[in-house]
Amino acid sequence: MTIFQFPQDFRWGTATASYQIEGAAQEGGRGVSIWDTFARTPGKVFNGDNGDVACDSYHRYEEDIELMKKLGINTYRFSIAWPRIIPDGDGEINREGLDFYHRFVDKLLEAGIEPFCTLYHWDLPQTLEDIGGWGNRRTVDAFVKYAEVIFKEFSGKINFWLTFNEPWCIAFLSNLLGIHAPGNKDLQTSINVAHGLLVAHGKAVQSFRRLGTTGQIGIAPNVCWAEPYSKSPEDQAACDRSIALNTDWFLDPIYKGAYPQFMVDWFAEAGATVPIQEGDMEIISQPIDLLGINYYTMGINRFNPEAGVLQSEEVDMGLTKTDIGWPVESRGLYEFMHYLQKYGNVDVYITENGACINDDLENGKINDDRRIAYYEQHLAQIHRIINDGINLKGYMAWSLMDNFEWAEGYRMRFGLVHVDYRSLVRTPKESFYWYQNVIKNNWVETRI
Ligand SMILES: N=NNCCOCCOc1ccc(-c2cn(C[C@@H]3NC[C@@H](O)[C@H]3O)nn2)cc1
Repeated sequence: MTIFQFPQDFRWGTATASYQIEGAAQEGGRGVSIWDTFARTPGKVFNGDNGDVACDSYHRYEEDIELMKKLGINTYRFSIAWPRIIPDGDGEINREGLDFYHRFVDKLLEAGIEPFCTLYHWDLPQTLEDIGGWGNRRTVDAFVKYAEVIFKEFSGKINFWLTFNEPWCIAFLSNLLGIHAPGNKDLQTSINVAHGLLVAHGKAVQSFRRLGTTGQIGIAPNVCWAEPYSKSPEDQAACDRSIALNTDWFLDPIYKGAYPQFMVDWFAEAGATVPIQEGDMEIISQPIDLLGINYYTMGINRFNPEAGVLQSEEVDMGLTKTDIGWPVESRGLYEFMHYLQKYGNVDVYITENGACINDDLENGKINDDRRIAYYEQHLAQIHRIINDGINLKGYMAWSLMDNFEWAEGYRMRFGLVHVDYRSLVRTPKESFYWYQNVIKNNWVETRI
């Protein structure tokens, strides 16, 4: 056994998102989001599941905060639903929505838990998608207006901010692959969305500074770490493209003020260009204070001209997989964090990491040993990363509780707490108690 001690000021937390846990979709003045529309489109979400009720956290947030206190976390990542704040996306402010989040944040602070707020976790007001979504500059300006409302309301209460969760998912999973809302399948559209959200990010950061909002602000890309199946240059290049589309496509504009040229050229070959307007790159590259990194898995990739726009396919190497089919390989997190150093030793928080393990209740317990093993391996890598001098400041497990896993509906369970979706009863899993002990001790005991 090996014991890894974490720094005294290391932040331990969990993460969720509004559409995935809140429910109350037609309550509190909330407007319609693209996920309400997408989930009601036949065939888009497993079993026709939707977020109408979810975990009912809109009504049960005090119970959720009691679970957080029991777990012992000092940081809780959540997202604000834009459709609760400005229901038609760009019009009147809904006071009832603001009041809900004030009650929630006040309860978190009362519990001694630091709110870590994501402004956009995929629930775009449908009215803005109707005018072209992130590809329309009116959506960009509407986002800035929404962000400014939140900054003014919560400055002093919230001190950790993220503009966007997983920009690759917002742009490419949702507008090129069509797997998430709104379900477009067009390369130019996805590049327009990526650029629009980057401009919105930069403008929101400018507003954050101009308003003197308290705290630090950043963005949370999801990682696609890939290593080549062979030593061939084609396989290495296929990996470079996969990694770059999740990371460099967003972080180069933010940290360097320009897109990665090799990817711009790659997309030009496919007939797509980035709709850059005068001044955009200066706006996008506003200095930020932190990065959130969401890591789940890594791939072994090879060149395949038939494998989508990147011509990069993942090879099944027979590794243990979670129940959503993702290989368990914590090494990718270590490799990626060193890759990230090309942007400087920036402050990083792991804002999502976790395993889809669908164990169910047995005699009132959930013995999710595979989830414990996943966390053990990944926290050991976290310790290695910190030991290498990388500024990794905190860790948020995805997720506090089972919730609506997008196109997978409720069949895929990532929670430390089990949710019975009929009764909404929450039951801490064995992994909850394991993580509780890690947090209490501020060290992890691993078998590696
Ligand atoms: N890369 N190319 N893929 C080629 C084909 O992919 C098909 C499927 O793709 C994906 C890729 C990534 C995801 C995903 C899900 N989560 C978990 C959520 N994170 C934010 C939070 O809300 C969690 O629920 N993170 N990532 C889903 C599907």
